[in-house]
Amino acid sequence: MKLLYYLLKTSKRNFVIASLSSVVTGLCSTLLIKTIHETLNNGIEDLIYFSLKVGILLIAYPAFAVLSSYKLARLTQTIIHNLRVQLSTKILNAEYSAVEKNKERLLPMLTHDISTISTAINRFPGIVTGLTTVIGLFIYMVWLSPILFGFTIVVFGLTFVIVSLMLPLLKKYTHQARMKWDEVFVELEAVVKGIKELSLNQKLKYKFLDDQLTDKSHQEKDLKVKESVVNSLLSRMTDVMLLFGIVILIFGIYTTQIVEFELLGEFLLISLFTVSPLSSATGFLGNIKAIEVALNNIEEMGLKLVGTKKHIQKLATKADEPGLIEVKGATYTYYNDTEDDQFLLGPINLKIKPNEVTFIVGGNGSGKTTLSKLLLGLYIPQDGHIEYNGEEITKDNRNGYRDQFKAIFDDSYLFDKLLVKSEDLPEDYAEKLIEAFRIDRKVSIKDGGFSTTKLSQGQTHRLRLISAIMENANIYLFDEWAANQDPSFKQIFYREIIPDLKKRGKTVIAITHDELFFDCADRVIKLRNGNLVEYAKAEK
Ligand SMILES: Nc1ncnc2c1ncn2[C@@H]1O[C@H](COP(=O)(O)OP(=O)(O)OP(=O)(O)O)[C@@H](O)[C@H]1O
Repeated sequence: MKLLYYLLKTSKRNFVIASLSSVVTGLCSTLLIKTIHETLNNGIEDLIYFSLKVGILLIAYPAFAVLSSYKLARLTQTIIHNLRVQLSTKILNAEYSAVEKNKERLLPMLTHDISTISTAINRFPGIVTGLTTVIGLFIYMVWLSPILFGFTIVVFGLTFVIVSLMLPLLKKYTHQARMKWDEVFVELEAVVKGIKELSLNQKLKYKFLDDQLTDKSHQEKDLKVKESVVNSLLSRMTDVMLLFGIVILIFGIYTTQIVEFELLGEFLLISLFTVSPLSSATGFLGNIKAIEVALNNIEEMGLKLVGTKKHIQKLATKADEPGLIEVKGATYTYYNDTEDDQFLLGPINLKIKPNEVTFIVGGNGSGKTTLSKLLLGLYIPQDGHIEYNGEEITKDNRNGYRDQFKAIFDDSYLFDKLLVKSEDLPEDYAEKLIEAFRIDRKVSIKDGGFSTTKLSQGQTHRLRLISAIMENANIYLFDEWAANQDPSFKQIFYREIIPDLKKRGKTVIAITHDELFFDCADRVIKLRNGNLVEYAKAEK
């Protein structure tokens, strides 16, 4: 049903044209079969009429078949395209903390589930054409013998009931195999991401391969085999039931003489043409179950596919210069598996004034990054709230609030294009920064982006900073930006970049352990076990 809904929603016009041309294709093939069948029985009475009729049918059949396939292919490929774009939009619009929690499930979903849906939808045009042929043949079969057709329908009805009874089993295996795939995917990712560690230690490598990857992959394989067996049982059920029906029919007619044997022969010949499309359609039910599992998986993550809208939120207050951030009694808890494992940040009460440079310090695990994500609006306070220039941040303006920031974490993604270049910076500003950070022999500005992003970790991090500065923002947040940089680059960061941002009217928030440079801040705030413990003014 969902598939039909997507087909109609995507393009009613294409769907109607495709369906009509499928019906005409089915009619043409039925007429062809009927004509051949009649000619075999009665010979050719009028050669010109016969040639004309067969000629037209032979042209119309492929023409309408191609038209139907073309329209359905356009439709199905549009659905697949929409699915990809809608899903990505949904992920980007979804609640950040929810997406962060399910991060490892996102990639398998974007690849595996979309590919499952694509494979299934790609079979759809063939199924539609096949089924319309069957409808045409059914009409012809009713005309040949209503009694025999009634019997055929009973046989198909029985097949349908048996198939329906088997569908839950298929869905169970499809679902279990899909869930197992998530686990296999995590291990496959570990092969790529952990290649250094695994290559350096043979014991670890073979333990990982045997206990982790092979074990999970075996389980997934077994579930996939079960799924395939049930699936092929479904497909073969139609053939088996039809053959079974033929035996019963021959036996029944032999004993009752309800219709002539000659008519039975004709009828069976025609009904044989329905076996292949019906068996494909039954097999397609398996694909529909796979689509259902894939869509449920997507929706389970809170990413329902309908109603994706691009909507730009704005703050009600003036947003062309930094505003006052006020955190009022905000808390955030990570609800991990065990209670001991939970971490509570806050309640935090904090003011960050416009154009101020604030350093956040504290020990490892004290909650600095969590507080940053709260300040950025990525995490929503579970208690309390944040105000920006007195305007409370809610779901209706949160994206507008987030637009005020540019943030760099150690795992920030570096886009190779400067997406929104600031207009108030001189043309050669980026080049100057590239030179100052000594990556000018590697990178240059090209076509509004960087010529390359294939750099060392330290170089990449410096390029992230350049990119953030070039893309204008009111507030900059740096999470331990200077942690792994050479002293000379630390010096540039603290003594040149931060003062320059301040001079340009920006607000700067930096998480840091570099006590040597605390004098660069207007104030330093300290976190311990998720609470602000010190509100010290930095010494100048
Ligand atoms: N995504 C998460 N899910 C669950 N718990 C988390 C998550 N991120 C952080 N934590 C936990 O929250 C606590 C605070 O982490 P946070 O990263 O905010 O600390 P931090 O002060 O930035 O630490 P560091 O200096 O080591 O970067 C830690 O105990 C950490 O284990």
